[in-house]
Amino acid sequence: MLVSREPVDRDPLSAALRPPIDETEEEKAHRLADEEAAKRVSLAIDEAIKLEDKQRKKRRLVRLLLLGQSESGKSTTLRQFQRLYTPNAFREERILWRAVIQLNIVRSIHTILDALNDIRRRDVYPSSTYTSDPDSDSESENHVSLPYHLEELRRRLYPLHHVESLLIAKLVPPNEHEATTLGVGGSNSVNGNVPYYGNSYPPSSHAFRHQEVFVRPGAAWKLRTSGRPQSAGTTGQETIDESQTVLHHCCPDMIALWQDHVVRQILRRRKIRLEESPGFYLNDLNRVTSLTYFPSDDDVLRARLKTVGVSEYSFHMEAGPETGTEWRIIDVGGSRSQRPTWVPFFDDAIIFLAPISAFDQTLVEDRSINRLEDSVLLWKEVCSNKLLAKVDLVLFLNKCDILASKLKSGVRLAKYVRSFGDRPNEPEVVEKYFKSKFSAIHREHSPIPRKFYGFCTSVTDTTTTGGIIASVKDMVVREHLRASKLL
Ligand SMILES: Nc1nc2c(ncn2[C@@H]2O[C@H](COP(=O)(O)OP(=O)(O)OP(=O)(O)O)[C@@H](O)[C@H]2O)c(=O)[nH]1
Ligand SMILES: [Mg+2]
Repeated sequence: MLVSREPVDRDPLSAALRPPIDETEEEKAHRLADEEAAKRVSLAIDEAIKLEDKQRKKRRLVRLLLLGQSESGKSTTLRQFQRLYTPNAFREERILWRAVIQLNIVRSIHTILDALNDIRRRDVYPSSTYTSDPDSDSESENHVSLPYHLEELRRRLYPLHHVESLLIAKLVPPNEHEATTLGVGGSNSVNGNVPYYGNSYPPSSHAFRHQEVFVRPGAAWKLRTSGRPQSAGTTGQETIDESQTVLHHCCPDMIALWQDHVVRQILRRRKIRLEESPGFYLNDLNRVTSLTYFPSDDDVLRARLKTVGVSEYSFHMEAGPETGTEWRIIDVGGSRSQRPTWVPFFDDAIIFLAPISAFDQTLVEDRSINRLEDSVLLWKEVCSNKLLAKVDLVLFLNKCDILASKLKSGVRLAKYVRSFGDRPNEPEVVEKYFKSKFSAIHREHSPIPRKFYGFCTSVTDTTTTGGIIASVKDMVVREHLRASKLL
């Protein structure tokens, strides 16, 4: 009965799909063939949807925040990400870093020339029998005038003042004059800028402020430095500029100054360790001042340019299985005055950089604060922050290369960190010690338990950093996926 079949056919779709009652064998064969074809199309559509879904997932956004005190290596870590995952863009931009490298060189030389203002008898005659009177109120009697050959070098290196002005004009916009008058530089900072004092150097090293050039977020400084013909992979001849020409001519004098034994003595006495300072190129002067100089990957990673503000670098992976994934890496200024700018970005995975080589240094912006202590306090703050309770924290105990050379040169950690006790003053022991301390803070101060990811790094080193960054990237992606599945 028609009525009794009604409930079965209430679904209009079933009714429409039911084969006609009076279907012939030939019609049935056609229908089945059509249905088979439709099934294949449907399967293909399903596959396409799945693929698109997969690709959409692949295009997911991963946000990573870089934190740590100034000079801890945040911007360098960002450059490593760029070098590894957008190699073409990184290569294209290398030439733009030449101006920064030139400025770093000029400032290293000015740091040395500044130190020559304070020359003592024992710097010139270290093995002489003359001994100063330690009880003397004034050491003025120990001051001697600069040896002629150094006076001469200083005179011949005078054009570097002009180069410095050119470079600042190139890197810093005209209305940003504070960019060159920010902060008080350290005794071993190559970024310390010797201000212009007419034809002579300032009378006393205390009489001026060391200053560091900084850039604001965005590509403005890169645009300003890109006003010349340039292309990666060329000989570099067509990128010659005035600064490079002057540096090239001054090269022999800069080398003579850097290798001079009196200079070395003065630097040693004043504890100025240029080799361990950011932006150090004095051992590569012949190469980096050549007229055909084109910065290498390593040179770009070693360049020092301070960050002020927050810079968000967004890129799509150009290589590897994550190709297409969008990454946003947020790089912030690390000096104390910059730290309030970090807060709005407290919702991502974080790489925290602690430069453990700085255990015997103080902050550039506050000479009364030890840099290691500042890092530890900052790490504690980040670990205990409730807003960050669910955020994965990755710790980079950075500048391990400098740590190793510092320990090797005889600097003892126990002198600065009493709790280190009489453990061997070896890099591996020190690294392990710091790792356990930072790990304990993480464990004790995290509002809820979370995994500790800690690495000993030298982020300027391309060989070791590649692997570490790849593991961090995998971990961040994995956690990111896990979190989105939980949602
Ligand atoms: N030798 C060595 N130098 C490093 C290492 N990490 C960073 N540097 C250098 O230290 C300097 C400072 O690094 P940056 O990445 O500019 O530091 P930052 O944390 O961004 O500093 P701010 O922008 O002031 O917050 C640069 O010249 C780097 O090349 C390292 O592991 N070893
Ligand atoms: Mg920076």
